[in-house]
Amino acid sequence: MAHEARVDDGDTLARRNGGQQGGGVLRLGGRPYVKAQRPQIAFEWRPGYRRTGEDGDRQTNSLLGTGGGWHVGLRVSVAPEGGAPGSSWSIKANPTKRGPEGPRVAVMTWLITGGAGYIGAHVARAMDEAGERVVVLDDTSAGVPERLPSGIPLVRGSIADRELLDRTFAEYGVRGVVHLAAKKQVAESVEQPLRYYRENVYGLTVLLEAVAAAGIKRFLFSSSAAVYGVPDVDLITEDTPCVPINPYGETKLAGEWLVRAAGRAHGIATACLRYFNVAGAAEPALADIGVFNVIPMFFDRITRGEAPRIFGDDYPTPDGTCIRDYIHVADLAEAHLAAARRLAAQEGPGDLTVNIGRGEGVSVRELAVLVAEVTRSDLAPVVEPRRPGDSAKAVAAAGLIAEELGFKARRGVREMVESAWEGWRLRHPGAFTE
Ligand SMILES: O=c1ccn([C@@H]2O[C@H](COP(=O)(O)OP(=O)(O)O[C@H]3O[C@H](CO)[C@H](O)[C@H](O)[C@H]3O)[C@@H](O)[C@H]2O)c(=O)[nH]1
Repeated sequence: MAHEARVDDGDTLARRNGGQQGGGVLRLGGRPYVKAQRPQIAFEWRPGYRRTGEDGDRQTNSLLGTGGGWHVGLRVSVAPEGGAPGSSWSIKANPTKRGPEGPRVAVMTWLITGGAGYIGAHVARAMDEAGERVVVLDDTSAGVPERLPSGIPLVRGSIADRELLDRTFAEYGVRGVVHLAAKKQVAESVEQPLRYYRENVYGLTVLLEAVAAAGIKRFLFSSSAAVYGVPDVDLITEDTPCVPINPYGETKLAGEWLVRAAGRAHGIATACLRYFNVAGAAEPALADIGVFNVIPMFFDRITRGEAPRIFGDDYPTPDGTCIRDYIHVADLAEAHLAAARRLAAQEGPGDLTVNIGRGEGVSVRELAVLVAEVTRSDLAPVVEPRRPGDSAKAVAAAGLIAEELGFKARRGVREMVESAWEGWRLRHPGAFTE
């Protein structure tokens, strides 16, 4: 891989910088660093590359403690011969094993757009842990760089920046794209439809143009159950008609059309994954920081000492509250890995569109009981009027994904609530209700 250099003295680097917690990744380029440290490192650039900026030895750098270990940062810019400067590099330094790792030969590199976001970071981590080589593109408008596991390069920028895409594809040797970068709040999409169309649809066209031009043949698209709208069916299959009821869902459906059409025209193997209600965290530091979905909204109320709200209990469901299909984000990430591997193994083009859910419904009231148990809250929920646009029931038929990808979610709703609560407490240290 042209963007990887060899660390000659990784042990020294790690020891000097307290890297005993593991990780020990030297990240070059573009990050703000605050604390002066000066590790002595020797590195060799691969043939065909040149340094365009300061050498690491002369730069200020620091340690950034993250949940996954230590990041050691240097500010260095590099470029392929004849190419534009300013790329982000990552160099592996193994703090526990001595001896140079040497440049690794990757079978395939995946670009994960939006990989610093809540779901994206879980996907990046799952793919990285499974041995896939990944690089993240994220504009960090909602993404948090510290969520990324050690050693995953982060390119900061927009999917609508064609020049950046071309450069990133070339520098990292990208052979497949997992596209998660998008706006995703339903209410906001109603207020700002043009922004949603620009980011989710226009941004995607630019990305697909760059993908086609670079000859990339694998593309995985993050879609949503929002494409279905509010179908009156017991289980939503992939054949249930798509009638989105808000601009967010419209942009996801238009995105699927774009992806499939581009796939057919340019011989790209594509997959569209329609997520149902994503919740939980693989570890507390990776938890969702937004308060836009029911579980964090319940936590928020409880933390303030207010009763959680149930939006409507007069729906045609057994307890009158809405039923949803919640899936643990770590399971969702595994589904991405399975889909990416399926695309990688696939000979030639072809598209796959699948629901990602557990196929089991949980009512809002059942969820409220679980949240009360996990948070040890005795605040009884209050029932408020229905929220416009909510369907009584949205549960995935989960058969196709099992059949196509051999995927089945393993984690239950209690695990989702517990792990989400751990993440919530990390950022709200006062949120103990015991
Ligand atoms: O304080 C709250 C918050 C939510 N709810 C209810 O909880 C259920 C789940 O609500 P969420 O907002 O968590 O999720 P939605 O099912 O409305 O939407 C989610 O799933 C959609 C797919 O259909 C989209 O992907 C969307 O982005 C994503 O937020 C709904 O019945 C909602 O009315 C409450 O009763 N009280």
